[in-house]
Amino acid sequence: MAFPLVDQLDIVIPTIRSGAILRWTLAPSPRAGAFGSIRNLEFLEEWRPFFQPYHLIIIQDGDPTRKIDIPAGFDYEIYNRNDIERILGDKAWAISFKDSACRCFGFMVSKKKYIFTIDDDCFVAKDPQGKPINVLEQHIKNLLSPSTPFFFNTLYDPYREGTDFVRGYPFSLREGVPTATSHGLWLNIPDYDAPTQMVKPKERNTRFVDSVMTIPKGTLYPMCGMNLAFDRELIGPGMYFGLMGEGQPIGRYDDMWAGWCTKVICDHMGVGCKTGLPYVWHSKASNPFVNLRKEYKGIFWQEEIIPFFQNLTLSKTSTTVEECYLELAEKVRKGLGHIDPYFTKLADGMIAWIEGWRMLNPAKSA
Ligand SMILES: O=c1ccn([C@@H]2O[C@H](COP(=O)(O)OP(=O)(O)O[C@H]3O[C@@H](CO)[C@H](O)[C@H]3O)[C@@H](O)[C@H]2O)c(=O)[nH]1
Ligand SMILES: [Mn+2]
Repeated sequence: MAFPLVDQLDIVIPTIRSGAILRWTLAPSPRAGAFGSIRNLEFLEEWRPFFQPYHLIIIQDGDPTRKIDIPAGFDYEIYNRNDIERILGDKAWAISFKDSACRCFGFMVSKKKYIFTIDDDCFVAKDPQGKPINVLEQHIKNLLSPSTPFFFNTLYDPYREGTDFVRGYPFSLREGVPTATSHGLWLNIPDYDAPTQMVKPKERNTRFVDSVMTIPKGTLYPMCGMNLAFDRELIGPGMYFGLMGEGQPIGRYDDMWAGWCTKVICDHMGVGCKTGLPYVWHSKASNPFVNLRKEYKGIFWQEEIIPFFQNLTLSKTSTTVEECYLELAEKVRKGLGHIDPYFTKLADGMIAWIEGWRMLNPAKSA
């Protein structure tokens, strides 16, 4: 088996699981046992054939004194809250605590060109032929092949074997543009919001769609952090997962915030975002009632946030992702601050994030 980009890609895993946690799940999954018990990072055993040669960056959320068991044979670095405070000092407050948003610290501290991030309750899915899906192989294919954000190809990814641009597709656009993000999907438990989870507790995603698409320029999308890869050099400084979790009025909008910010920046920079293959098997439904408490403000705030991003234009003088992000932070302060003081704090968090990024990535930033 090939391990493409093995020296250029880090795998970032946020985890708050420790020991065997008996988690109430809507339906026991083969991998999580009868009561959904998932031991911490035991999921790596299933990924070992695909992940072992790659370097892992584990972000240990919650109690920093907890011991995390990491299966033998993996090359990793692990950061807990004390490490984040020690490394970022007066900027550490911008990294969320008690929310999967903490994963973005791994993006900042990595030294590699590519990142793949996965949740610790996602396992190897199988394609309709029963073949285990190598998510890294597909994400890397997505990232290394161009995107087509300026004109939609109705036969999906034109760069895949056995397909092409269809009649009427402008030849001047067929070279495509570099791909910044690759957004994978999930079989079994879909990434639904709490109201949908509550209305459809038993719904499982069994539909495997063999397709990768570029999300058109000017179109936002709900980016999920569960199975996501991106090019750090093209969009890394935009991948801040916001202020979520403990002490914040909102949770479970970490990846959504990063998705909206990165999409407007990718559109401005002329690079692409893809969604579709690969699939993971998402094994655990988080508690919909807990999720509702985390999400509810986001559910009505986003009715104002989305038009804000849809109508946003970044200035021509913003020519790097960092400059775009700092301009975006000020637009957030002015354009969303009226909704809740949270957005003023979030704008400050966006600035602290870039300061932290520059501190840990001096050469690139210069
Ligand atoms: O406080 C926390 C909670 C969780 N984690 C780690 O983050 C991922 C996702 O957690 P989980 O699988 O429990 O939650 P889901 O509802 O399935 O996650 C989806 O919702 C998004 C919420 O932001 C998330 O990105 C989606 O995947 C696991 O690895 C947990 O261990 C954490 O670190 N801290
Ligand atoms: Mn999950």
